[in-house]
Amino acid sequence: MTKSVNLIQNFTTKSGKPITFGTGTGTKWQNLKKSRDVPALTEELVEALLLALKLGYNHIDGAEIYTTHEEIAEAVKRSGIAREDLFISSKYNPGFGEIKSSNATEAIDKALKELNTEYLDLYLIHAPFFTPEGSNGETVESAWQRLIDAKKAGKVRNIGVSNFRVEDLERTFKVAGSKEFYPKVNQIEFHPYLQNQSKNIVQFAAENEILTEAYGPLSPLFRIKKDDVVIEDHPLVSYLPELSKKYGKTPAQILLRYTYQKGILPVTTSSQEERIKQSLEVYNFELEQADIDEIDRLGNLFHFRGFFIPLYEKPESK
Ligand SMILES: NC(=O)C1=CN([C@@H]2O[C@H](COP(=O)(O)OP(=O)(O)OC[C@H]3O[C@@H](n4cnc5c(N)ncnc54)[C@H](OP(=O)(O)O)[C@@H]3O)[C@@H](O)[C@H]2O)C=CC1
Ligand SMILES: O=C1Nc2ccccc2C1=O
Repeated sequence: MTKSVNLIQNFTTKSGKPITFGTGTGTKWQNLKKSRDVPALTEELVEALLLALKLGYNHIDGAEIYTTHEEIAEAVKRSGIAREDLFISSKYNPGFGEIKSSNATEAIDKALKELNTEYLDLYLIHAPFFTPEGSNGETVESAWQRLIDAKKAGKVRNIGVSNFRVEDLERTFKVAGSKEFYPKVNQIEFHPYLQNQSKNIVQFAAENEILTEAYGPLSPLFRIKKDDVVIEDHPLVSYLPELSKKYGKTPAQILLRYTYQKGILPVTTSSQEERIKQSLEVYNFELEQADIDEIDRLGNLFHFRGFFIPLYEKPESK
């Protein structure tokens, strides 16, 4: 397998178990919490997380903006799984939407409290889009220094970023000084219709031993819209079912395996038991390289971006 698959294997729980794909809490936040005013515990999310943990997920993706730390803590408690057998990740909000903390140190301390844990397994800067109004004077540089300090203090086992472009990563490298304190992860939107969220980002990350995590990996199955209108006909519509038949796997499993074989770790979400189970049953088969190449080729015939559209759809970011 490729060099970058080994990067996935570098990540373990504190007890040394390999990490599974991530189960996200952002999708639920968007669908449930965001539409409500009450910041109370969302039982539906606790149940979905508990199900994912029971079915074998050990890696949970949270974020300050999702306001889902309490639900994660509750699901972990109810699961009875030892903390050191889990891999819990969260993110600092650099200033989009409502600001929750005045800086990343405060955000990490708050996350630890809300998650009822002494350490986080992974902590990310959610995006490089700091603004003077939104970010309380913080910058990529100051936030990255705060993450390094949190790692040195033992509050966080691994540090990384999300939605970063090459030039943003280079800014963290300057602060880090040595490779030891480079980001270990860049979580980006990734699927066949967006094989590089920004120019050359996937290859650059691999060259610098930064694990790329994919959010939205299943987008081609359900998310393809233009101006809010669902597009029924796009290049993978008939090819994914074809591969599904060939390998005896669902189209979602084909997409997750495609991502994984590229050395990219999927962060996915489902509230349906069968789908959660299936999303974990992707280690026992391998896509032929020719099929991966064909997904790449068909994917490149169509462009779709589901997140941060205005910030990336500038000619120089493509
Ligand atoms: N860093 C960032 O800026 C961002 C991070 N994220 C993180 O990534 C996580 C995952 O992102 P998301 O885009 O939801 O990931 P996916 O691409 O995995 O999409 C998940 C959605 O797909 C549906 N789904 C799951 N299985 C199938 C299937 N077999 N067939 C068809 N549809 C299916 C689910 O619905 P159902 O429940 O009905 O199965 C769910 O709504 C988020 O929760 C969040 O934690 C997301 C966006 C931005
Ligand atoms: O999960 C997420 N959904 C989002 C929508 C807009 C911006 C960020 C996010 C997430 O991180």
